[in-house]
Amino acid sequence: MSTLTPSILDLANEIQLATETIHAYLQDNSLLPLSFSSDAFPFFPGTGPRSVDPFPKPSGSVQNARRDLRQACETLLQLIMTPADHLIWNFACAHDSSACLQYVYRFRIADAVPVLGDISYADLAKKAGVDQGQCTRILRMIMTQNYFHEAKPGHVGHTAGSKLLQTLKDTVGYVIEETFPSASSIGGTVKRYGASGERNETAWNVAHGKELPIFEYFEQDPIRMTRFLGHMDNLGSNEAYNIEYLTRGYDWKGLGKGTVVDVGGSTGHASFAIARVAPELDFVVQDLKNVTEGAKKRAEDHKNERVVFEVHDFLQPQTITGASVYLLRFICHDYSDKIASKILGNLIPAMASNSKIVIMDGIVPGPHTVTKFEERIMRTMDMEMMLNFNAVERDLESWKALFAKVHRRLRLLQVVTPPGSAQSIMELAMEHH
Ligand SMILES: C[S@@+](CC[C@H](N)C(=O)[O-])C[C@H]1O[C@@H](n2cnc3c(N)ncnc32)[C@H](O)[C@@H]1O
Repeated sequence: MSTLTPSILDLANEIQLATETIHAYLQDNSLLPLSFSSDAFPFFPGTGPRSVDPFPKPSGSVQNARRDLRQACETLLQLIMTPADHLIWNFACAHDSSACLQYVYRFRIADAVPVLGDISYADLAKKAGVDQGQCTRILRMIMTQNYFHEAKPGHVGHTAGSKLLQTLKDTVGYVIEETFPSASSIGGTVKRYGASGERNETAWNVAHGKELPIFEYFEQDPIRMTRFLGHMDNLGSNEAYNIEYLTRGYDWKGLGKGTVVDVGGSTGHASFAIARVAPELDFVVQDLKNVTEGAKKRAEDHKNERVVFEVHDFLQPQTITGASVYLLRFICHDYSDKIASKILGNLIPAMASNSKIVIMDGIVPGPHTVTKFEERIMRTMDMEMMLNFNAVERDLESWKALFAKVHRRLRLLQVVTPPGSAQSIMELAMEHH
């Protein structure tokens, strides 16, 4: 049970103990200190994407210390700020950071700052084609959160965080150019449409003045679609949404020979990752036409003959029958129950007696079962779903209610939530008499 009056001394002690655990872990493993420096590793050692993280995975106790430390620091900070200051400066004015981020993204400021060394505000403004005074003010604002730093008076250099604005450009761009306008339209959208579950009555539709649902619109706008695909790839490298939770959290190898249909599989990054751990499986990645064409081009770099791409609209009946698994990662959460049940229902006639549906999506935890910090990651995703898709992150009861709507013989066989993962794996099959 959470208390509304935590002891600041208890919090400080918790912070001290957890910090010692993390410090000992870094020292014992001869790891560099955590740092904002531009050459610092931007992930906690051992938790970044495999391709860039050579460090051993931290133990459960180190990860628990990190989790508790984040929560305790946040709670202590908020108490010390007082409700009055926190409301005004942190909560009500959160959009100011988003405004700065939009400026930095749109005018490619992170690209114009050298990776090594620094640049004067005057040269930076010239290079980016922006006003020097405005650029300086905006950068000085986000420097208060350790994005960029003033290396010497009047000169800007990167920090580890601002360098990520380049590597995670698609994620920043998607959030700041698609969702940030949607967020500011929620009031008007609800006035106009109420709590609509329709795909084209979202805050995104209102903010961007579009008639089509977001994915159908992206099909016609290759630049915005490519950015979205890049965002999904990036998310697979994020600590809470790492694709490894999918490859390790389900016995893919145990399926032996068979086909996995990756429904709405985008660039196929989930299929490629599973293919590495399950050598006997073949994969068909299905998506909309232009996404599929883009995905095929991207896949040329890491060709794998066992992964093929196919155009398929998941709002239509599934055409591949008898697959071992129909995988839906990050799909059902994009839709209201009315549409998600149609997508799942389209799979049922294609399933053989041993076919499974594997859904990987968030399951919103019950109150007080995880830290507020962890819960907020899922609720941030829930807001994203509400604003751009009129969709929802479900708790377990809501998932069960959705499955019951799809077919009376559809059974949830198991739910696995790998430690650290913001998503769970749900395995379903049809019960046969
Ligand atoms: C949130 S992304 C998830 C992608 C991927 N499964 C993953 O885990 O990264 C949703 C995907 O569904 C695709 N999609 C949207 N509407 C679709 C439809 N009607 N038929 C097939 N795919 C669709 C989108 O193009 C996008 O690639």
